[in-house]
Amino acid sequence: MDVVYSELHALQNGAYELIGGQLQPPVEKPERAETIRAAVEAAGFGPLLSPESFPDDTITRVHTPEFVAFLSTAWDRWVEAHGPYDALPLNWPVRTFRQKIPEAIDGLLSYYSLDAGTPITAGTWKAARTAVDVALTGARLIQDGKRHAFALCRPPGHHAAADLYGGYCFLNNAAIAAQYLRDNGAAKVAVLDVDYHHGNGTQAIFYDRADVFFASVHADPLQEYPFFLGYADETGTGAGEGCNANYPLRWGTGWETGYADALDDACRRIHGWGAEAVVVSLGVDTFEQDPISQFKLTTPDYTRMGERIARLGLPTLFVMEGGYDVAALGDNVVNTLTGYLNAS
Ligand SMILES: NCCCNCCCCCS
Ligand SMILES: [Zn+2]
Repeated sequence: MDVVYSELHALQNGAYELIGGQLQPPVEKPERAETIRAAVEAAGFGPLLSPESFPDDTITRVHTPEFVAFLSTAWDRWVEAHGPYDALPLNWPVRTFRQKIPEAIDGLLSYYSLDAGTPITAGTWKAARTAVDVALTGARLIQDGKRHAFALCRPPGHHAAADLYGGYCFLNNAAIAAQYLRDNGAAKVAVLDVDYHHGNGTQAIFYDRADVFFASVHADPLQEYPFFLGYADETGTGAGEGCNANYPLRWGTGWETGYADALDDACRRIHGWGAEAVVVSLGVDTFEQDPISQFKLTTPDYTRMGERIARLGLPTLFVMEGGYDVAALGDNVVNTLTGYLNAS
């Protein structure tokens, strides 16, 4: 299986994250991708491919031009106003407010973000833009006939919507890759999101469309971030009705206590729908020791997860999303990919 990777991910390197009322080092840190890279290389994957460069219009197939213009200029405007510190919003256009776009950088951060945990720093744009090239290079491999590929993306993308960033995500790598496959020969593409957190951004991007099926197995939004999307009754809208499937699971869920059954049903739905390719938003923050999550998957469970995904029998692009227990991160990713290959 080819692995696409760029060292430029390390340009996304926030100073702090507010967790439990305390400023702590961000859990979404460069060490994550370095650990995964070392593990896949040690497991014999590779050689690691460097990303090709893709044009910006691959991004604006999913994100609005105004959002892309904001993201690519936010740091400079922030430094002008506040100096060289992490750019973070402090309020949002919630109930009673208008959705009118402000002029000031602080207002723009507020308008385009969904949380205060996703720092824009000096290297954020370059890192996020390169992660898109990593995902699209993987998509190009699938388009060229490869049965599988792994886009080792960082920063992640599945919380980012057409004009929204947050959840450590800026540009939706998986959605951009799915759209690229749609634009280059695949009529029906599925996105299977196995990250612990609901892929609110990916769902929103494709929610009214019948050509991309979105399925997500994740922590119940009644209990878990992002809280405000990811319920089972969200089945799509308009032409997209019936092309969205959410499997919210309660805190404490393990492989045998609900996770495997949900994944099975999601795969059954994807297969029945007639997907020609599948993009897997691979978050492994479902791990029992993940520092910010509450599921109970074990390292061997990821082998089972890979095997189950392989049984779809589809060209598969794995796109890295979350997973924050760095000690087990490499093994959990390698097990997923190895389980997939063993069952392919
Ligand atoms: N209690 C920790 C708050 C976590 N907030 C953001 C989580 C984003 C996950 C991306 S996969
Ligand atoms: Zn997550």
